[in-house]
Amino acid sequence: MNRESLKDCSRVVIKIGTNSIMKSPTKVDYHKIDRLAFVCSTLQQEGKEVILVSSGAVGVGASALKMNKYPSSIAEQQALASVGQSALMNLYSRFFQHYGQYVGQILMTRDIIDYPNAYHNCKTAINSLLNKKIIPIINENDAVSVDELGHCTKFGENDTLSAVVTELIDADILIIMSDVDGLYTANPQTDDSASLIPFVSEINEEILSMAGGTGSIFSTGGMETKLKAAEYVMALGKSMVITSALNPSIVFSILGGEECGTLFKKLEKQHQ
Ligand SMILES: Nc1ncnc2c1ncn2[C@@H]1O[C@H](COP(=O)(O)OP(=O)(O)O)[C@@H](O)[C@H]1O
Ligand SMILES: N[C@@H](CCC(=O)OP(=O)(O)O)C(=O)O
Repeated sequence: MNRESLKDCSRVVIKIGTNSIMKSPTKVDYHKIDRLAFVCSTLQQEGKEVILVSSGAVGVGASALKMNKYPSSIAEQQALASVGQSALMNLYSRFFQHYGQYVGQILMTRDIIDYPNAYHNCKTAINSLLNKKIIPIINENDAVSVDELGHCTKFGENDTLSAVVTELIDADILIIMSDVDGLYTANPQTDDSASLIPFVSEINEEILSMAGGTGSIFSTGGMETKLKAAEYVMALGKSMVITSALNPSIVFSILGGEECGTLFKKLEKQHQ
């Protein structure tokens, strides 16, 4: 599948998962965060608009509080995420400043989708940052987003949140960076015979059946939520790529039209 059109993407949402922010359940991957800050700053300074959706609040919180398993109570989870989000943003601010780039924090709850004023306000906040050449760093507001009866405030994972953000600000592409090279025919962590799929033009039952569980105790998405995110953005006529976060510079190759990871893009009518 020719990827030349990806060179024209000017507004880019990049989502990075917990497994990529953390080296282990208790160790933050500082080098990865630094590389990501370099890549996003370089793209922004080259004239693209970059929005970063970053998981890791719970993982970084667990590291800060020296916990190696996810607490069971909601109150504990909220405290963990609150400490972790603050520590995560502190890390991002410092690493981005190395590259002369300011960042802003946007914490979202799912109910912004249900309230047009909240949806519009969130959109204007993000666009206001972009107009000032500031990179928005977005996460779910885990400390307060707890689902109550009749009031859905929780996204629960950032794959869906990043797809909603892609629509919210009419981005051209969503790049989901994970601890795998892309979508495989089965979970590569449990099936050595699984092979990478370079291009998907439709999310169907066969594709969905390839998704297994998550890759870490603090992740909440997994491949299934990534495929649902792909379905969401493809329906909007946009592109999505799942790629490895091992070397964040891969984003330059993706936006240069090179075949990296798995590209999800609906085929144009004439090509069908
Ligand atoms: N078909 C598949 N292809 C690739 N990865 C898969 C597949 N099925 C399940 N997985 C799992 O999904 C994980 C990535 O999702 P997740 O654990 O939520 O990571 P992240 O923190 O990046 O969101 C991989 O580590 C892998 O174990
Ligand atoms: N808001 C949560 C997001 C959890 C989440 O979606 O994790 P992942 O599946 O690793 O992207 C956090 O920051 O821990």
